[in-house]
Amino acid sequence: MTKKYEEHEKYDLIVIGAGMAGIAAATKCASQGWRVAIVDSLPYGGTCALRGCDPKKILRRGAEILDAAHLMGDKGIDEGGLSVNWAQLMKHKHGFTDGVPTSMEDDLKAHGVQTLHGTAVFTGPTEVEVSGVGYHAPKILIATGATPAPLDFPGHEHLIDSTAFLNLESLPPRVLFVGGGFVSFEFAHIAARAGSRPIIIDRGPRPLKSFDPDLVDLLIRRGTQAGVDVQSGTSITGVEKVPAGYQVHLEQQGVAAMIEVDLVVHGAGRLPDLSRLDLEAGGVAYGPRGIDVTADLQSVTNSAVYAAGDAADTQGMPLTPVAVVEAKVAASNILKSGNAVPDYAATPTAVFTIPELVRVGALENEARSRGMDIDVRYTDTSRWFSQYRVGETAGAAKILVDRSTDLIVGAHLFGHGYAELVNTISLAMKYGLTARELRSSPAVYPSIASDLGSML
Ligand SMILES: Cc1cc2nc3c(=O)[nH]c(=O)nc-3n(C[C@H](O)[C@H](O)[C@H](O)COP(=O)(O)OP(=O)(O)OC[C@H]3O[C@@H](n4cnc5c(N)ncnc54)[C@H](O)[C@@H]3O)c2cc1C
Ligand SMILES: NC(=O)c1ccc[n+]([C@@H]2O[C@H](COP(=O)([O-])OP(=O)(O)OC[C@H]3O[C@@H](n4cnc5c(N)ncnc54)[C@H](O)[C@@H]3O)[C@@H](O)[C@H]2O)c1
Repeated sequence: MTKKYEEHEKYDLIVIGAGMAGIAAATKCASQGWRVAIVDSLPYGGTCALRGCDPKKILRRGAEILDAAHLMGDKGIDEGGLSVNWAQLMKHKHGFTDGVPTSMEDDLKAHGVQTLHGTAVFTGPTEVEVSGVGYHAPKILIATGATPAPLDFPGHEHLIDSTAFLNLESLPPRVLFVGGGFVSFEFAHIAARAGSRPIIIDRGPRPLKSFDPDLVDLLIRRGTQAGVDVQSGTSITGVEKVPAGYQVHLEQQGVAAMIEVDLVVHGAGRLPDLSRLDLEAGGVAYGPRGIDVTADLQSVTNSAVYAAGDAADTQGMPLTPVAVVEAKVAASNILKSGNAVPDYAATPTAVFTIPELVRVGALENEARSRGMDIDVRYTDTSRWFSQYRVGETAGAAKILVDRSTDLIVGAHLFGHGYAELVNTISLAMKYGLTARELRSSPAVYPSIASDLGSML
């Protein structure tokens, strides 16, 4: 430290990024009596609460109601006249998101955390600058999250990103999503129920690559019935603005095509948000997957620096529960100079389409390639009571059980309510309950949880 810092510029820990990871770590260290400052260039709350999980799921609620009424259309429910009022649904979303920055910042202050606003830039290994003011701390946590991956086809600047989609004042009739991942599927399923005709373009042979392919096929079929068109193996060669909207130029197996739409949305992946940090000045190594960290989340080149969440190159997926687990482990290691490592086992994940697609643990091909002798318990649940009751016609479960131990090594579900059910399976996997034990555990009947025994 060559520069002389004022008292209010010196902290025990500076956290960069006030999303789920940054807030969890800052709160934990401050509650142990550390002098902590946290900084964000945007209002506090991060992607999940303001621009991701929560606003998305509020919009999905409107879409779910439309879908639910449609499924019961010939079963005593008159769906005539029912529609999504996008502007009011958006207002409902704002009713939640608008209060988040203040409540999160107030909570941090109540824990004694100094809250700063602006872009943090490293000026040395233990120094950062925010809005022209220099700060020093012997420990710095990078929790800057992720940002949409840059795209290189001509006209990519016409695309809107997920944040802009979640703030649309009105939903146009023709929407094209670039990329067949979480964002595109979830948004397209909302858009279809809200009266739009969404198209998902994915360049790979299969969309949603990290999910069970048999269940992805069922989801695509169910989505088609709801008006979601998925085109795989298709590359975008350019996007052109025209008076009536946008012309999206495509190439499918060497054949050129063009689709005209009103809106083109980026759902083609996200990358760690590191570009504004000047990591070279901090001596912090990084790559395309994020900050290079050891298993205990410490920078491999600067021992003062830790990273957690979407910004860190770890085995964990870019998901909120992973960001929080990593942040707590990083905070504990920072506090105690410890070497704890995050436990990623049995982290469940869901694509919140209607109905949802969920996964925990290994895919079938992963388990087989590890040489495991697995019993694949596949069940078509589309005619089960829980799906019949709501008029649903699609649903399936694939649970992989290790024959030698009777432990569940992976579970893949597609159907209404299964994003809740998977949490029970995750718990069983984490704490070593066998399939037999889980099957014999009573559940409220009738409930989604009571499906589990039969799935096993
Ligand atoms: C549309 C969408 C829907 C999603 N839905 C789900 C879901 O349903 N479930 C789920 O588990 N996950 C979901 N995710 C993923 C989840 O939101 C992220 O994994 C999680 O929010 C990551 O948290 P984080 O704290 O690492 O980063 P973030 O929450 O992104 O926070 C990082 C913060 O750092 C700030 N920042 C960046 N650079 C700087 C800098 N130089 N100086 C100051 N501040 C900086 C940013 O402004 C940001 O606020 C979704 C993501 C998206 C985009
Ligand atoms: N429910 C959830 O938990 C949730 C929801 C949204 C996002 N997320 C997180 O955010 C991350 C990013 O989500 P995402 O949906 O943006 O990305 P993704 O990584 O899930 O999917 C991106 C897809 O876009 C395709 N693609 C990339 N470039 C393309 C191009 N030029 N043309 C056509 N296809 C292209 C890829 O092949 C891939 O299938 C996810 O990995 C996930 O961890 C989670």
